[in-house]
Amino acid sequence: MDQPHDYAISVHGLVVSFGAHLVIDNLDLDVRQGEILGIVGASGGGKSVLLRTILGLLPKRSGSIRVLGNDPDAIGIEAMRDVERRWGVLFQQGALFSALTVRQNVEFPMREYLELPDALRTEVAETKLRMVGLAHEDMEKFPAELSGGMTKRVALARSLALEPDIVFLDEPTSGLDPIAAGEFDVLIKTLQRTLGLTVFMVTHDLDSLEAVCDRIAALADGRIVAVGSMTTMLACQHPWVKAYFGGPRARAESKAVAPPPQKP
Ligand SMILES: Nc1ncnc2c1ncn2[C@@H]1O[C@H](COP(=O)(O)OP(=O)(O)OP(=O)(O)O)[C@@H](O)[C@H]1O
Repeated sequence: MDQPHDYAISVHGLVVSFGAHLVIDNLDLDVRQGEILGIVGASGGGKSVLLRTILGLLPKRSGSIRVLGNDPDAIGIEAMRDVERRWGVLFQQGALFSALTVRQNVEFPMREYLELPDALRTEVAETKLRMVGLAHEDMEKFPAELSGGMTKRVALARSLALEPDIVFLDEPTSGLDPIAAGEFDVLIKTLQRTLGLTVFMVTHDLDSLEAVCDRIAALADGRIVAVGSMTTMLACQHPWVKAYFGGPRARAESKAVAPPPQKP
């Protein structure tokens, strides 16, 4: 059985609303240290709101959130800054600074949180960019000059800039073609294993869920209605989970990967 200290993130009884619009309704979720947890849910169902609330970017109405054993409500602003240094975020659109080069984008969090000599900061940024597969000649480009896949890689490098314990990924493969998405999945898995990261990944991508995630959590009706392996999802009787994992796209995917029938 999991112990509380095994969790990188613990969310209990979380309620988030915008005026009368209740988006998260008494949600419980524990993310284990060192796992890749995929969050799925309907469009507009509250996945990004959940992620942003955990990050402290949106206020909660009630409930508790602990990140790396810390309760943001209980510790001061300074202590919270130390916790923030231990996570990295890849936002849905990459959210790179358009006026900064690729290298400067990765250096940005280091400038904000670390006091490093310029040459060392540049070296660390270039190392992170090489880790995600960026070529040296791309490091002085501006975000507008990058492809979608490159933008995601740079955003991933920036999320790793402070050598975090947790990485939050909001739809990391959206907008990528299946080959680029597959390569990005492999990159996430490799980095997670190499760096021992906990990954909280919001995704619609069934391939990513299958290929990358240790566990999946399904968000419906403002709550987590199922958590576990793909097998758990396929056995879940919640109507949304059934429709999502048993729908035509999911069935087409499972046929595509199924071995050919044996000849009698
Ligand atoms: N800042 C905000 N102010 C008011 N409403 C918001 C705000 N942010 C999100 N919402 C609402 O909360 C709901 C959940 O949005 P959210 O972006 O979390 O959905 P999602 O599950 O991430 O969707 P998608 O898969 O389409 O990205 C939506 O109805 C959205 O309009």
